[in-house]
Amino acid sequence: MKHEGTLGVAVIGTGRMGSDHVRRIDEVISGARVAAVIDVDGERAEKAAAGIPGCAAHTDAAAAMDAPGVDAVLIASPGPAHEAALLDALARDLPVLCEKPLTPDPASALRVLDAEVRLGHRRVQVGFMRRYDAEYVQLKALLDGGALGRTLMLHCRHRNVATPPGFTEAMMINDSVVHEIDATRWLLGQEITAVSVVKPAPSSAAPDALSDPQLVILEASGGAVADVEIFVNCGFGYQVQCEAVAERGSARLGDAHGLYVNAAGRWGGVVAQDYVDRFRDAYDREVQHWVDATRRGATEGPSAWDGYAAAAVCEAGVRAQSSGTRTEVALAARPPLYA
Ligand SMILES: NC(=O)c1ccc[n+]([C@@H]2O[C@H](COP(=O)([O-])OP(=O)(O)OC[C@H]3O[C@@H](n4cnc5c(N)ncnc54)[C@H](O)[C@@H]3O)[C@@H](O)[C@H]2O)c1
Ligand SMILES: O[C@H]1[C@H](O)[C@@H](O)[C@H](O)[C@@H](O)[C@H]1O
Repeated sequence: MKHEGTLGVAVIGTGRMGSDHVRRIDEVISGARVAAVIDVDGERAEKAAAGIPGCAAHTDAAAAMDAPGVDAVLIASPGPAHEAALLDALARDLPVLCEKPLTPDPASALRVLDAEVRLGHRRVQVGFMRRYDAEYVQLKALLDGGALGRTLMLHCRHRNVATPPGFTEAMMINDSVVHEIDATRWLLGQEITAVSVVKPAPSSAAPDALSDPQLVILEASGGAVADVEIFVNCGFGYQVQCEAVAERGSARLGDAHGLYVNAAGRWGGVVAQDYVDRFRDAYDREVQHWVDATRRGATEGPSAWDGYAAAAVCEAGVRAQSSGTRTEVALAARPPLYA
């Protein structure tokens, strides 16, 4: 049993990501324990709490935040439920790790930003876990180090095996490309100013309502351009790749598939099948970093501003996707809290 003195975390939403974070905090992370789980589906919450000593199951997030032993909140409910949970946590001055997206649209993201600005200090880290992936961290250090000169372009590929029922074209941007939007802003240290979307003839594996794949082009404030292939029914695996092209060289991540095997007259490796597999280490590092910073009284990592800026780019992206025209991003002024 994890002892008193560790960070008591309430996990909101115990679906795919939430239950994985519950397991992670219980088994992998040091300095934290799962103090409460919350799900609107009470049975799911009970199941997630079972076997974790001292963990209470709730169906109401605000009530759980007021329960003794809850020091911090991890939000893993669907995006449209994030705003209410974030505002409840900020009203209590509780530290939050919020799964992406911060919220699904810029207006609601701004309301969260305003609440944190009124509080006067950062409390929110957004779950853009790629910033904790070992290869992304190396790429960021290489580009920042300047040895390759100015970064000119990013070529990105984001492939999922298949979409769950109800996955819409807008979700290709809001749910999936949102990761490349954050990674592009972070790697380049620039805001994204305009988005265009090009749609090739759809794959025969694409569900009727989805023009899949698509090519999303992101223009950045310093003049760099990122192109993102988003292909959410590629069938063969979960792949995230990124090649940075700079003035004096290029660097590419996402090609490694673990062990390289020679057998039966063939060579090769394994393609991950989902994000839990591909980004397991990144999620571990992300949550450990959040716990460590929180226990020091700090809030670090991707901020509510990063969540808001990504939402603003997503909104432009969804408009570009339906209009077929290049769409400029409308971004509010950046508050000094996020300088
Ligand atoms: N970082 C990543 O790579 C990654 C991967 C997948 C999902 N996500 C994000 O994680 C979040 C959850 O996604 P998921 O795939 O686990 O979803 P999911 O549908 O598997 O689970 C969501 C759970 O939240 C519960 N829920 C719904 N509304 C709620 C509310 N108001 N309060 C409490 N519980 C509520 C549902 O009953 C369900 O159990 C989303 O924001 C999603 O975008 C991130
Ligand atoms: O919600 C998921 C998740 O964010 C994954 O990391 C991404 O690859 C998927 O496309 C998306 O649907």
